[in-house]
Amino acid sequence: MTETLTISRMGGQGDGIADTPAGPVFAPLTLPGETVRGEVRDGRLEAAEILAASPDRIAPVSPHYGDCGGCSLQHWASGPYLDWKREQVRQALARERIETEIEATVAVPPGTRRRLALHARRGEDGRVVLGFKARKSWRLVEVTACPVADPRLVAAFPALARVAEAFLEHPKSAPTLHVTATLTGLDVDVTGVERRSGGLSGDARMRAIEAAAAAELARLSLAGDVLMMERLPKVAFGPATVPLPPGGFLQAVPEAEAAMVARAVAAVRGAKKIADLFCGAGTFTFPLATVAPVLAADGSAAGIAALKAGIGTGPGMKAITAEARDLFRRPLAPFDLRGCDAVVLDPPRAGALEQTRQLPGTKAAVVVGVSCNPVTFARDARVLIDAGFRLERVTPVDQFLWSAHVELVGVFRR
Ligand SMILES: C[S@@+](CC[C@H](N)C(=O)[O-])C[C@H]1O[C@@H](n2cnc3c(N)ncnc32)[C@H](O)[C@@H]1O
Repeated sequence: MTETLTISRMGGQGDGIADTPAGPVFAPLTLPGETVRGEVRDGRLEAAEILAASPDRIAPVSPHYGDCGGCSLQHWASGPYLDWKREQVRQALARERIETEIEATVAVPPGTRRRLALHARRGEDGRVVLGFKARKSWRLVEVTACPVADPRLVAAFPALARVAEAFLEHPKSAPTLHVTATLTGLDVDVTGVERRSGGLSGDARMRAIEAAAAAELARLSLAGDVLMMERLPKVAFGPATVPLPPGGFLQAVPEAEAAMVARAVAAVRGAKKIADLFCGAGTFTFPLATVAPVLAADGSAAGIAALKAGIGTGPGMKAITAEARDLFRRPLAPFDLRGCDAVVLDPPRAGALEQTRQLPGTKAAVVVGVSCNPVTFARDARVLIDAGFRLERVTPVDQFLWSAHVELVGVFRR
């Protein structure tokens, strides 16, 4: 049935919500205050016709807006959009009864995302198509422009489609190209390739390597196994230069990373020894080592190996020790963290409950929490606050422009 509704608020996933007597109706690509019309099915109003637009509605910049599942908030003016992200953080904290200063959201400009996951499929005409998933669908939207991405990635789309071709050999393969712009060129790790029937044929492997060379990729790997390396992909973390492990974690936007690192470094000034937990390949470790010696730990052995390879590659850093360790199952205990008066934590979306529970027993006077999930951050923050820490300040960071994601840095002291 066609209904006319008024959008009263934004949901946590970035959909407009109309509150109706029958319950909330989620309307993607709409904004608070708008009057919209369309067919409501299962509590959703897809492809709403906008009858009265919000004054905060702006023209979307992507030619794929509305079809591509990414960047679904690009029609929202920057001010209210960034305020909404801040409000997401405030609400997550409020659910844990936490009040603190929440700074304005740090904005990132378009054209800065250095990592993309591009899906490859063969189109009906046999052509290889690269793109992103459509909203709430497995359908692939062919992407020729991507305003959030680093232009070096966008310029490589045609050459990357030729690389993808070889990985479509098996009909069950659904390859994803994880592409990263590094200091030495593009690093591509491919996942989603059917491997049960022996993996890529020698012929397909050769085609992949040739296409990668023609695309002037720094490296091509298949689920972490290197197929071709012209140059070792490297990234700079503070004064250090670090070789990136194939498929390893890297903050998606250098500007967002810089904002988070700057806040962590400022918070630990004066520390005698710093623990960097969930350190990855050392994004925070090396900048922190300009302040004091660092003890770094992460579950990824490849991340720790990369970090160790970065030690000594730049000037002005104190000693760094690094350990590969599962911090969910074997969190570092107060004994392991002896001497550390500052701790930086940057866990995955699940948070770091077990590791956080160890911190009150340490001598840490400051804890910096970096998080890509305000809900688990708030849960873990409650543990620290109940143990006598004060959450001094939280800074939301808009690393994933025009998405509903929000990242943050929080500083606790006691
Ligand atoms: C959000 S990333 C942050 C990495 C790093 N701080 C950075 O900024 O590049 C989360 C990190 O948690 C690590 N991780 C995930 N599960 C883990 C576990 N159970 N134990 C230890 N580390 C884990 C991942 O390997 C990843 O490096």
